[in-house]
Amino acid sequence: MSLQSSELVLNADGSIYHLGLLPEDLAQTVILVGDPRRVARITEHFDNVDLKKQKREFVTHTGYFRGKRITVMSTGMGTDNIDIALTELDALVNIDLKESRIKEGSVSLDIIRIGTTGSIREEIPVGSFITSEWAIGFDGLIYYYKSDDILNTEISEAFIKHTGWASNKAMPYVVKGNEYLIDKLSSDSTIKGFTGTNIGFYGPQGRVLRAGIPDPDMNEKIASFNYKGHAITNLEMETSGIYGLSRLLGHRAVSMNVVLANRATGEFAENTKEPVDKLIEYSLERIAK
Ligand SMILES: O=P(O)(O)O[C@H]1O[C@H](CO)[C@@H](O)[C@H]1O
Ligand SMILES: O=c1cc[nH]c(=O)[nH]1
Repeated sequence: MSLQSSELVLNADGSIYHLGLLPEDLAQTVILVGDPRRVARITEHFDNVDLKKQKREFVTHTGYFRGKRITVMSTGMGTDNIDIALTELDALVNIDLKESRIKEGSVSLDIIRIGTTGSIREEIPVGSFITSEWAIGFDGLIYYYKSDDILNTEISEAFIKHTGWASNKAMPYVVKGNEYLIDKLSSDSTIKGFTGTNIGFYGPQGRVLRAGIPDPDMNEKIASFNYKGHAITNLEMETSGIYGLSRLLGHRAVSMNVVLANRATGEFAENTKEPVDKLIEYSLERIAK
């Protein structure tokens, strides 16, 4: 059965709707970043870049780093964009776009996020690299898919109880990254973390400028949660969606984040370029190994 054109949406040149990419534009190793300008900061390290495309916030470069073909793509901010990015990346390898049919067998991508984050622990300072072993999603995206089999409800139920999580917010979900990629990207220079993914940067991460929030102690409650050694380390806006959809679609994913904010001490990196560049260089080295 072929997919209707309202479901699998293609552009006039046959490329996938939001990413604007054709299957041949994509490598099997994909680096995802939030910030569109970070794409060139990664591919400036490449031996060559043979493809550059942009549609909306999705900037894509594909080229070679030490002989390995890699695609680098920006997702913009938030798991709503991750829904689009992951679904369309998967369609590029697992759906025959010309025939609008799901292919037999499936291709697994290696997906590595290189992002920025806020630590909720004093002992994880600005500049630290966190490899997310687990993610807890406060965004609710995964509940729009059949996802019971990939979620760890034991940890999320303990978290909901510990924090007194309000029932008018999306129910937190817990999902693991890919062990092979976590090991590949981890070293003495990284901390293995449990990353909280929020649906915003301000209120959802407990920041108050002018609008008040109902639970000002939430970050302390999140920081004091420890279930059988599972303690949350940092907050950002994409990892749970990447881990959840990668598991559902059969891809391997790891999320690397450099700490720009320390929410426990109230500090923010004076210079954001240097720590991000260091994480880029570190991650490329590990990916190429
Ligand atoms: O630096 P990126 O990859 O965008 O990641 C973090 O930075 C943005 C917020 O400033 C969010 O997207 C968050 O996840
Ligand atoms: O505190 C922070 C820093 C970067 N990105 C986030 O989402 N939060």
